[in-house]
Amino acid sequence: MPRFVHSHAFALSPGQGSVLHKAVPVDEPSGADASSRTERPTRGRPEPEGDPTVTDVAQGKTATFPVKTGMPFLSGIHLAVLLLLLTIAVGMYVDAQSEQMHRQHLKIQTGLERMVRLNQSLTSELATAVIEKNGERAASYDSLHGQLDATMQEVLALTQHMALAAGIRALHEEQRALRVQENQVFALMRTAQWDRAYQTLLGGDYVLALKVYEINSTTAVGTLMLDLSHQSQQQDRLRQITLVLRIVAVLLLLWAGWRYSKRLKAELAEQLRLRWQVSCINEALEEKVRLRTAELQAANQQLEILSTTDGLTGLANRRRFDHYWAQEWQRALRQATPLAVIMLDVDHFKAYNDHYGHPQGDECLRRVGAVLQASVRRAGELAARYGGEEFVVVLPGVTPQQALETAQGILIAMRDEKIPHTGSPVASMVTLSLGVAAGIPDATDTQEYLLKMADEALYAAKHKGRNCVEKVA
Ligand SMILES: Nc1nc2c(ncn2[C@@H]2O[C@H](COP(=O)(O)OP(=O)(O)OP(=O)(O)O)[C@@H](O)[C@H]2O)c(=O)[nH]1
Repeated sequence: MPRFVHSHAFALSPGQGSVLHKAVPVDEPSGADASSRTERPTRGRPEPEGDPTVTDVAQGKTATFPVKTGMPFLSGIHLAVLLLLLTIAVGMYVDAQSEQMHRQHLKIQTGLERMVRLNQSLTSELATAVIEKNGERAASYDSLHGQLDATMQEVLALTQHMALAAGIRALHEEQRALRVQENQVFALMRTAQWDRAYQTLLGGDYVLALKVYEINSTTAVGTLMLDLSHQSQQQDRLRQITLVLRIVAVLLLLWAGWRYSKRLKAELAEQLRLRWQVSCINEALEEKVRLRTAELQAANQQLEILSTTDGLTGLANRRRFDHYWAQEWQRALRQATPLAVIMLDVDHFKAYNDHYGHPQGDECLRRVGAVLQASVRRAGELAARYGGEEFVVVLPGVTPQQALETAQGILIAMRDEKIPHTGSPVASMVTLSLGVAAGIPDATDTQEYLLKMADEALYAAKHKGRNCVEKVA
């Protein structure tokens, strides 16, 4: 069965902010198959970019997950920003051009109007002089003429690259023609030919040329206005285009922002899902560990019981007795309290085995164990199998008399069991011999001292004829 990483705890690699896909098997058989499985992207998903990983903490293995790191909306943002910058630049350029154009048109218009005014002043001054026959009335003619010429040059320079330039040059020519006639009038005035001067100035040619000049000036202003409106229209169109592009850029930005927030939300949801998954896995793992720990503790306890229990009788075994005895001895020594021990042995047990067989002998030992177990009722008392058919009973805190009574109680309880023992020369039933030793441990004694005494008492009981209790004072 393949095992998946989401059945264990995960550790996300640092810097992993992208979407992680489904878990992939990580502990399947090693080799090309396993490695290819960890590297293969999840079906239906795009190829992974980057190399974010998920670590299986329980197994210490790492699996690579397909991750979406491409950001198509970024190009949208770039495009939008580029478009915005472009439209801003174009807008600024158009505004600057428009302002410059208006300024230029204003200058040209002012120049043209000034030309008409100056020309009218010139004619009026000359006409006044001729009508009044007073040449001095045309004193400012030269100055006005100089101003008119300068204004004409200025307008010519301003309209140099415009369609209007031809019209202005034509005006200039007309103005020159007028000057020629005016100069003739001046010459007539100097020789006091006032009538001829009058005829030249107010006769048909000059007046007509003057009228044409004025009409052409007005037409030039009209053309200028037309040109201005034409250019304004072009700039307005450009402005409209930039406005549309700006709207497009803003819409693009909004779209990219929407995509970005959608992506962020998806990533957040994915991260939350992964965290939730990881926490579930951790919980499951912890639960598993808790269960395993409890099982282990139970097994250890069982092991402890088994290692300290005699398998045949269910009493404490020799190992447990040795440990317990050392402990009780030390406690009695420390607290100067009495401690007693009974050593007992089944009488003629070899004969029992020989007569009833070994399995029956085992059963007999089991019943002896049950008798002993029933005899130790107070806290701290312990019955143990000492070895073979020999048993021992530890009685902490009892007087020698109480220990003796307990031993006699065991003797009677065993007799009451009435286990037949036809091969025994002592009685027709199974009997015990018991040796009791009791006292308050002395620091000069070893912990084997009381045991040795009890063993001696047991020997004495055997020697005395068995089926009895002997004690050491
Ligand atoms: N069935 C059985 N017999 C055991 C076990 N352990 C020791 N024995 C037997 O117990 C017998 C002890 O015999 P002996 O030491 O001669 O002592 P006894 O026959 O009881 O004689 P006394 O102790 O002098 O009364 C031996 O035959 C052992 O084989 C056991 O676990 N099961």
